[in-house]
Amino acid sequence: MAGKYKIVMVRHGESEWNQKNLFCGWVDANLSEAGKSEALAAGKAVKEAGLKFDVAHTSLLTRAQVTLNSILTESGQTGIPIEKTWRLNERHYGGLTGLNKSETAAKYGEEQVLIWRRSYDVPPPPMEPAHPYYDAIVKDPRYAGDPKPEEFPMNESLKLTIARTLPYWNDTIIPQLKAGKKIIIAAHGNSLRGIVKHLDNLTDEQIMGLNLPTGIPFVYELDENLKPVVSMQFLGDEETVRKAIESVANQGKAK
Ligand SMILES: O=C(O)[C@H](O)COP(=O)(O)O
Repeated sequence: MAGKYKIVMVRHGESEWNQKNLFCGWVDANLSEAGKSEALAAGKAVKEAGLKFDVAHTSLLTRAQVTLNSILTESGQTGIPIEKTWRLNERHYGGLTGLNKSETAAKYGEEQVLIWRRSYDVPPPPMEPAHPYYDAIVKDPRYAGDPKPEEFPMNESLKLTIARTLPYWNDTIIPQLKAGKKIIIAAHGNSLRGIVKHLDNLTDEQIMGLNLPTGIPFVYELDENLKPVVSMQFLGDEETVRKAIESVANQGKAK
């Protein structure tokens, strides 16, 4: 049964920091060459699926915006409005930002890294002012005025990420869906995990098992009560999606 509302979501293509297996969060990494190819393939998949949009939403981070632009260009719909918000940014990885995930697993154990990456309410250690990326993030002009100083994250659990993403989902995206707008969201692994947890009503334990692949769009169809009738339908073959998800999960393994 088709849903009343359809929405497309996509995690950005592989970033240069994904490629180096570094905790990235709010650092504004670019797409790697592989990530650029993923973004083009995502656009082709959107075009082949005949998916058209009235409006797009993305984060303030380059990797998501470039992915979105590729998708809209490849699918011949560059003229639609694009709304950008920090509320769709990746989870802030705090003091882990810049560390290699495998090396961190070797140092603190894979279980601890899994908790930091995938648990619901355990945040990474905070980013302190002496952190090499503190000023680049906190003083970035794109954040001038929003988030408010008291909202500006120094580290985020998934719970904290959801707490700043859901208001945007409920107050901006849902009203547009209800007004009949066809929407695409290009964002990040954890801001999207938060939306998925909300939509599919996943438990704190279930969400630990969810990894989202880079650059493969997925579709939700919602009924009139915004309950999914189609959940996370990827625009890609099952084996490709499985392998992509597995590689994200494996980033947290000690080499
Ligand atoms: O911010 C990052 O490091 C990645 O984009 C997401 O990281 P994760 O898959 O380790 O949560």
